[in-house]
Amino acid sequence: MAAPPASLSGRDEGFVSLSSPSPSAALLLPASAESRASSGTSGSFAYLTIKDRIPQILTKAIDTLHRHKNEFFEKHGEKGTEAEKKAISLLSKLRNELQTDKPIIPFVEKFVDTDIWNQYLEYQQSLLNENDGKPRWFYSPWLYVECYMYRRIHEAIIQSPPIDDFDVFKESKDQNFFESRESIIALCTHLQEVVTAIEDLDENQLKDEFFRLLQISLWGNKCDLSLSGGDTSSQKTNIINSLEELKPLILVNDMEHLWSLLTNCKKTREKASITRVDIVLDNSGFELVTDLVLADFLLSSQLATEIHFYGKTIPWFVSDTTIHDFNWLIEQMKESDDKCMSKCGAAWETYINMGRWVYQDHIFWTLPHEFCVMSQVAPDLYAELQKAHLILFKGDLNYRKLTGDRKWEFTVPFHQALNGFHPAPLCGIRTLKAEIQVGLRPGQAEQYMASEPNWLTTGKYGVLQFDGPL
Ligand SMILES: O=P(O)(O)OC[C@H]1O[C@](O)(CO)[C@@H](O)[C@@H]1O
Ligand SMILES: [Mn+2]
Repeated sequence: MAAPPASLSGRDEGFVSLSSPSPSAALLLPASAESRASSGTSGSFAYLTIKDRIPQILTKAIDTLHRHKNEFFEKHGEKGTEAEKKAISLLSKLRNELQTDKPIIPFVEKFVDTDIWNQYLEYQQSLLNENDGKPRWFYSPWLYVECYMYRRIHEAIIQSPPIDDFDVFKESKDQNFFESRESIIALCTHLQEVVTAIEDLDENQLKDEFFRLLQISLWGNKCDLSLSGGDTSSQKTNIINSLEELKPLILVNDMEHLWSLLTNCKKTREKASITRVDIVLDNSGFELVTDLVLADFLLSSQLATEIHFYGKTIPWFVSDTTIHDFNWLIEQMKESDDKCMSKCGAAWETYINMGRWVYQDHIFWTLPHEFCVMSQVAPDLYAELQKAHLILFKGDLNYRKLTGDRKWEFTVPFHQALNGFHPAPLCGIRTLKAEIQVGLRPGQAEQYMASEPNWLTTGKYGVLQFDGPL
């Protein structure tokens, strides 16, 4: 693997801004297409995603629409049935385009990000103009093609009123939550015990607890529904009992840095001032519970005084959290017949009502752009993140966007791979599900490569990787 040339840093290049989209603005990317993971590299994980996983996800989405036929009819009459047919035909067309490697086409339906998406597609086109080629599904940077696919699913739905608010992935997300019930109960019971005894915990016990909940949030990321092609992927066992066994699988473990940062904030903070932790959420279902449990602990232990969560504006990568998933999950917790679950649900609702937990979304999270262009494409979001004392980026896709999904050397420092994206101290918390990893020790990658050829993509390994002043 070769590191991309340093001169391709995005900092001094022009980008279209979300706040002033203009088709004539210079739309440049920070890295050449060659330096990124490409869907055309036969046998690569990217190639297999486009060839196998994505058609499978599309087929499931079509099937879901079909199964809701009666519901659409009951709600909207004939119009509902017609809309279901339209959405299915648009998704079938999309699957056909992909499987026959047709050119990537622009979006037609007006939505808040349509212009910026189309400008981005034009830019991708312009990269290929020398050869008079058109960007196609199998010969493009993987990150953008995959994001494009989810945005096209959304387009098919919004083109099919009155079912234009239907989330084709909702059922699977909810199922993931229900199937993880035992594990969620164990986690909530644990949290309630900790919170009740929190005043009596000494510094070391607090630290152990913080580390435990960070690791639970890390392994919660195994439960995404995109790696499995939309198939169920829930947490069936009590994760707390497995942490010691899983510890050697954390390839980069910067938990100590997070602890020093937050304890330092706690000690030095003035009475009325705040410590804000932002969590860029990933998957709903079990993973979201692990993130909320961590967030609860951060407040209860006073390591933080305010938590901001970021979710997705549209259904994304099958299991990603939208505001509906976030509210639905808290409601389910609150209404649960398990005492500890309902206690958690009630506490979390109170945090929201008090403004100690804030949920925010922004269209930038469902654009194809890597994070190093955020300050130019979405300066308002960048400014918001700058207010945090620490930002936790959950999941594999966020890690790919943090590092630009480029073919970095495994030993390149995380700071360098962030390519100028330093809104605040941050931590990538992901299980490895894409052929990218930075910040490893010399020889570390080689060691895994020799014994496990798929070590980068199965979700078996994880990182808690920090960047910020120490
Ligand atoms: O939910 P996560 O952790 O972002 O993972 C999503 C999945 O999507 C991908 O980013 C692309 O398919 C994979 O690498 C990963 O399996
Ligand atoms: Mn996800």
